[in-house]
Amino acid sequence: MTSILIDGSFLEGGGQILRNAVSLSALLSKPVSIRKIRNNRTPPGLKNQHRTGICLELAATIANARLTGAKNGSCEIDFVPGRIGLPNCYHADSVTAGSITLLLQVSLPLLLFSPTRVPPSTLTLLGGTNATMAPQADYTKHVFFPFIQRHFGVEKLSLDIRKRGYFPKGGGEVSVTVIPFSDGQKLRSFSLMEQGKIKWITGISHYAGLPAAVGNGMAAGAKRRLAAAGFVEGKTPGDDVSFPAHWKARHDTLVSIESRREPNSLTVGAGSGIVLWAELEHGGMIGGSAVGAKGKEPENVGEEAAEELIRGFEEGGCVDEWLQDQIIILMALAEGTSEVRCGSAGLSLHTRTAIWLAEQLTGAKFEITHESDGTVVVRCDGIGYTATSISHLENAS
Ligand SMILES: Nc1ncnc2c1ncn2[C@@H]1O[C@H](COP(=O)(O)OP(=O)(O)OP(=O)(O)O)[C@@H](O)[C@H]1O
Repeated sequence: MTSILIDGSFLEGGGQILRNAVSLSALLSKPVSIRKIRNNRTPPGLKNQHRTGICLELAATIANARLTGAKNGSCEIDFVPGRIGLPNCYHADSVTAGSITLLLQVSLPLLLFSPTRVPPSTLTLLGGTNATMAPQADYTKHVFFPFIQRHFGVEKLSLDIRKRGYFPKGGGEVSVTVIPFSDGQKLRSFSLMEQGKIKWITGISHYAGLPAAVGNGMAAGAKRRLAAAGFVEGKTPGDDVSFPAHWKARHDTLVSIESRREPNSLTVGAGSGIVLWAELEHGGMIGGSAVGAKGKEPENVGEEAAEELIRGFEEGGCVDEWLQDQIIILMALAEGTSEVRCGSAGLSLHTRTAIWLAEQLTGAKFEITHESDGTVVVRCDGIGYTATSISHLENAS
């Protein structure tokens, strides 16, 4: 079968193109040749995090694929998928503090469509659990997983952070359990157009090898910023709080943020971070997060996370800027028309890249509508992928 040529430098031009291309290639049994990988980055080509981080090898293992070119610095890879294997125990190590959740992005869609349902697949991933420029593991667990369970009908999915791994040492460990779809089952489409009120805001302020003041400081900074926007810890704003009247209706929200110290025995290096998430009235989810760093005041780290969450909400969307790009691949695979309202900041470059790639590989059609209130609606006619679609195709040919 001829390979589909993918320009790895298009639009966002980063690791995300590789992850999505390899996932879709494996699911659809379409070989891909990716060229100009990370062409606009310095240095260009695969870096260690990408070689294992994008988990080309893991995807190749799960999909019994032939993978060539996956070396550090390489600007070209070829991926010729075989059949996705039976549920199994898989293992991958990003070697550095490279993000574990990016390892998961490429493999999760494959494991969801393993050919049998029992036993579940388990994935043990080593590396960074709370890195910058990637979902913190808590975000994947508390925002991405619940979202795809609720809206795409993914049933059993769990993520256990066994050890936290912070930059630069890494050493974190996450275990993910996936029960694949049963034979012929498809991802559901969904409609998420109304933002509604925030039902609650929850968060984890996590730290290891640092004083308790760090965890408490991040939580305090986040609560302070949230309170200034009308989200008050443990109670609803009453008459004593002078918010505009329409805010009272919108902001009757409980805030609860836990400060959690990781035991020394479970962490390799010191580090900290905070992840907040809000569940919206009609099933939307908005997250906000930040990672601690030397010289950064913990309170400011907490405020940064709260700021991101508030901004995400105020922009009027039902998903934050990160969920936006992470759900595109699933919208393309789902059966029927999915639609989701995104915030007034518009679609991120990652989202537009994911759409471009999904259209090329799956044939799903996306439509972007700019609404008069500034929000942007993404609609997709998904292909209704099933694990059996491919074997039917193969049998027919
Ligand atoms: N703060 C955040 N919270 C949740 N998700 C995030 C956050 N920051 C980034 N992400 C997600 O992480 C992914 C990052 O993809 P990207 O291709 O930029 O990573 P990469 O493989 O490290 O790429 P690069 O080649 O640019 O180094 C995206 O899916 C994005 O939604």
